Amino acid sequence: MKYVIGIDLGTSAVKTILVNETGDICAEASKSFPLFHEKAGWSEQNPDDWVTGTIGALQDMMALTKASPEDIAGISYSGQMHGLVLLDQEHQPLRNAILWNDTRTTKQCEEMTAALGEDLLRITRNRVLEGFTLPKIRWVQQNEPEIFEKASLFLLPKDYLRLKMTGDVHMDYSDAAGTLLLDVAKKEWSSTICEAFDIPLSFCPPLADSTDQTGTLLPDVAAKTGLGEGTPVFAGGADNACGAIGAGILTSGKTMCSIGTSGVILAHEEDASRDFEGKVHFFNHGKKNAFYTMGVTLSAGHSLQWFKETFAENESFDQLLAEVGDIPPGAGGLLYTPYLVGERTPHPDSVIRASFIGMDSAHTRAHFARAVMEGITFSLQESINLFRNEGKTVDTVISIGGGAKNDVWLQMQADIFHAKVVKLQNEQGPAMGAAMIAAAGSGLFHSLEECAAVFIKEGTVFMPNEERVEQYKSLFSIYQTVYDQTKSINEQLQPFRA
Ligand SMILES: Nc1ncnc2c1ncn2[C@@H]1O[C@H](COP(=O)(O)OP(=O)(O)O)[C@@H](O)[C@H]1O
Ligand SMILES: O=C(CO)[C@@H](O)[C@H](O)COP(=O)(O)O
Repeated sequence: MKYVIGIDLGTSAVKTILVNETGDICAEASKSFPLFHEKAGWSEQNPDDWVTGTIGALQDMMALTKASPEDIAGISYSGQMHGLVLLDQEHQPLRNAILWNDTRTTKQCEEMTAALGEDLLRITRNRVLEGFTLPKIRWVQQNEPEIFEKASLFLLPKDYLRLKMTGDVHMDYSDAAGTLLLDVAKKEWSSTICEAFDIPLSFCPPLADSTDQTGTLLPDVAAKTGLGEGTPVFAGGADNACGAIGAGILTSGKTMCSIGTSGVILAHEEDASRDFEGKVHFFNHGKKNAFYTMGVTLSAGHSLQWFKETFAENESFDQLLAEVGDIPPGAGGLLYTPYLVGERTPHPDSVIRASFIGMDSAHTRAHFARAVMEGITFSLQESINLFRNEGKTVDTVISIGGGAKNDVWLQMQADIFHAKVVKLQNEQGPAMGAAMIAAAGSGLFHSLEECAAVFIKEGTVFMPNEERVEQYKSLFSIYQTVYDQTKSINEQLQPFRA
């Protein structure tokens, strides 16, 4: 029996899975790492925490299996997108990584839009947003010039992890698309953008397709993890591209909903020239020469995580959510907007913050928990609305990520999205996508599609309940008014933030 390993470098943790050639998960392990929020809107991680965590998770996982290291055909990666890892000439990090959910770069985004605006949108197919990598590079250029002077290369999170495991420097197209430096349709670094922002082309790593082999496991990493020296390693992809592969979004038709730290609604796109005018993101897929489009809620799972940490620190998610299914749609008139760190789709706004509207003395903690889940799902419905308005059919949604562990939430998704929601037999979408990249890259399968036919196993299906669909339509219209009505209040509150 042959096996592959998928590594998903998430924001809250790294997850590793060992998958056999029939797509069964034979062992898994996970290690979490801290997030640093030194100032309001800042979000950083120590890149070496990712490496230590991954080696620890691989050690734990290999201790759980009798699979022999020689039978592991390949390893690949899925990674949190956009995070800036700045390296010196010896490939050592010069500072903490600045992550996708860090919103310190509003000034840089405004300057960049004024300087290149429509050209940037035409080349990168995306609007300039705080979360993307290029504004973070500009921020370091302007605010930490002594650090930038020493920088010779930038990488994204999973590419740094792969570098430390193989010694090889590469970035795959699906992750490179989220930097704002890639000409997405031409699949090359944009010299126009590099020149406009004083970035030498040598600062950008060599590019690869997700299924390309990019080195082998270094001897010391093999020794520490119990894996074989020389195990082939494949480039991998952005977590949302890998989530899409793991959910079988390899042709148009189905839509993916991912609730991890962020929340994503994603659809496949064959046509490189399809123009969404920057209203949703448009990126290269992990499947060769394909694309996907997606809307992003910055604080999806993060909202529920924050709520749990603040009000139910010592309880599990299952304990916290035990009673939410008993509360009817609308959480007794309580509405939540999930703007804890600002928002991306459909309101690109780093200043807006979250709200609970309609608190009543009859409300219990369970009403608040339900309101948080509904608010996150309403925010994702905004992206589904955008897709439907662009002519895309959204009738079947494959739901993945930590949020897909809760059946009440999956039924809520079916009712709010007014679509059939399908749960997979495991919710490890991005890690499974990474394992599938290793399986296709190593030749266990001829293509990702062939691998998907064997690896992807659908589980429970949640059908929309027409009565609740109607209730949620009314509630969603009310939800949509909250952004405009709280925008100016949040602008006035901004100076008081820590
Ligand atoms: N049992 C559960 N029920 C509902 N939601 C959950 C559960 N477990 C985790 N989650 C949600 O999933 C999120 C983590 O999802 P995950 O896909 O692991 O994130 P990431 O890839 O960003 O690290 C948590 O923040 C939480 O909101
Ligand atoms: O910024 C984005 C997508 O543009 C995020 O989706 C990150 O890629 C983080 O993903 P999770 O940790 O939530 O999986």
